[in-house]
Amino acid sequence: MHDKVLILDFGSQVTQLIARRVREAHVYCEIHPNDVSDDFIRSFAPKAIILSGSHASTYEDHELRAPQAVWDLGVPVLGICYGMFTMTVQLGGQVEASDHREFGYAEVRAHGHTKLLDGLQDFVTPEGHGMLKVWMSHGDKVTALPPGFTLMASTPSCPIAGMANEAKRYYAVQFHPEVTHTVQGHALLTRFVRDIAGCKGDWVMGGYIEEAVQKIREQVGDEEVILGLSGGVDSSVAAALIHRAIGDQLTCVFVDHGLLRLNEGDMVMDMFEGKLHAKVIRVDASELFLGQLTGVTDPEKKRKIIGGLFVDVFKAEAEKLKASGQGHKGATFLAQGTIYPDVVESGGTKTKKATTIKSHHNVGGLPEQLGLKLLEPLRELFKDEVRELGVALGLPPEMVYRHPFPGPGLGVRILGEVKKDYADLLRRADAIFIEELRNWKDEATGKTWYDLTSQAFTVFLPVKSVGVMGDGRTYDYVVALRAVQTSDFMTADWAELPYGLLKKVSGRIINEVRGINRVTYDVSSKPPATIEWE
Ligand SMILES: Nc1ncnc2c1ncn2[C@@H]1O[C@H](COP(=O)(O)OP(=O)(O)OP(=O)(O)O)[C@@H](O)[C@H]1O
Ligand SMILES: O=c1[nH]c(=O)c2[nH+]cn([C@@H]3O[C@H](COP(=O)(O)O)[C@@H](O)[C@H]3O)c2[nH]1
Ligand SMILES: NC(=O)CC[C@H](N)C(=O)O
Ligand SMILES: [Mg+2]
Repeated sequence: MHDKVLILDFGSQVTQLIARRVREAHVYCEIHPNDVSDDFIRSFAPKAIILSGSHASTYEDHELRAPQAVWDLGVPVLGICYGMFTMTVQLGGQVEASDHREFGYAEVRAHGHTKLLDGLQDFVTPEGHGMLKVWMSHGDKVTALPPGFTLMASTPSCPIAGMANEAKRYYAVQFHPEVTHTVQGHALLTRFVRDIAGCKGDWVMGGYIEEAVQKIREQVGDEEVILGLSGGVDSSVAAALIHRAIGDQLTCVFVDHGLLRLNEGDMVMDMFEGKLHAKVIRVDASELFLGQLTGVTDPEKKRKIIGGLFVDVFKAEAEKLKASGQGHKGATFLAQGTIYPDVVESGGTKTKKATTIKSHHNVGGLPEQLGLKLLEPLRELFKDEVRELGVALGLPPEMVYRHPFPGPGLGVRILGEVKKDYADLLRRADAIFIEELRNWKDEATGKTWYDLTSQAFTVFLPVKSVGVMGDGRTYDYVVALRAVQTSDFMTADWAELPYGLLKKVSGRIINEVRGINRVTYDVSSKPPATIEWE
């Protein structure tokens, strides 16, 4: 049994980052809505509890509070921003709207000595005050400490920016230690979960394999499993893990929906041939997918159709297994490479139902009557943990460090109606972009631009523009290049690719791909844009 930290989500945009930072301290944690029952909290048996931020204000929203069990368990509690406010009002202090809203960078003075902030500082003022460089995002403030609390930190506009009741091991900060802009944030959260709460730091991927293998064996018994294998990071790692657990009871199904990248089908099959010893069936379903998508232009409709067809194909393959004889009983489990952010983003851990931005095909897009039991062994892991697990399982780095590729594939990178001709043009343009990213090295770091970006691809715009080529007029399609840097895919910056690289890519695409006469570069960050265009 791992020591566990419970994160109660009050609806902050960055709750997931709290979980990231705690996991980085090698402590297992889960995010749950703030209104879980007292019984749930007791049976979860956390060694510490963290209360997240929120869009709400305590004096307007009187329901949004931590359950009583949080205060009855006797475990350390850390409140962050709204978490500090609800701690304040629930324990007898006071919160008011401030006339000084703070968003962004701030310098906080650490007062006195608390176990949480002891020795943590970014610089010292001439007067000898230890200071922290932090990120703030609030319009309310604590105006009276609850009984038993002492002041831990302050800024000129926010005199109570941190407070503690060390006897009870309650701590709270106004700033956000979970965002990387708070320089000592990682150290602070590590201090809280490891030193103050005494969690062991036993959450390491090498050791996790045995535990996961055991769990899969118990869950599956002697039944059969088919796994949707995409060649992407998550499903490849899931396949390696499940294969280690149940060997030949696993059959992988790789679906070619006609919306894969250039030569991807062959590459994926080659990659798995020697490396993964599991059986892989390749299904050519391109006519089925492209046929069903004819005439459909709405992005959400496209996603739902693709999600539904994936399941149809998986079910058909599960049946075929039985028909094949060869000792197969037919699969009763469908395994997928679903990871924790897929679950969080689909609203699975949120207090209130989050707005659907897009339906990810493997979570929101699954039909109610699946007819197969789900096996998702990576459901609790973040992407970088999945990568670490892949390395520990012996998968090759080129597989583990690939850019992610969405299940709907080029289906969401061809805007509007999907046509085979468009997909063919896009495949060729995209292959040039990726090839050049792999070739182009950054002198300062010695890394290629493929490794310096988190995800890069080309988008097909079904509009035509005029050009001139070899003294003749062209009237052809436009593509957009997209390259982003991100650690969690929740927020992302567009990559500042070298002009020379962009020039080479655009020159090659226009010269080599007849039918495209214009290349643009997408300079939008997420938010307010998203990474994919649909
Ligand atoms: N072409 C495909 N054939 C079979 N299954 C697929 C295919 N594309 C996606 N899937 C299934 O959908 C799941 C979610 O896709 P997703 O792209 O999030 O993960 P991935 O492809 O495994 O990894 P990555 O995020 O690195 O692309 C996959 O783990 C896999 O189970
Ligand atoms: O497997 C997937 N099925 C989907 O339906 C899907 N939609 C987006 N993505 C990937 O998710 C990350 C964030 O994308 P967005 O900023 O476009 O939402 C990016 O990495 C996207 O490529 C998907 N992956
Ligand atoms: N980030 C937060 O938790 C903000 C809390 C509260 N909504 C405020 O504006 O002060
Ligand atoms: Mg993928």
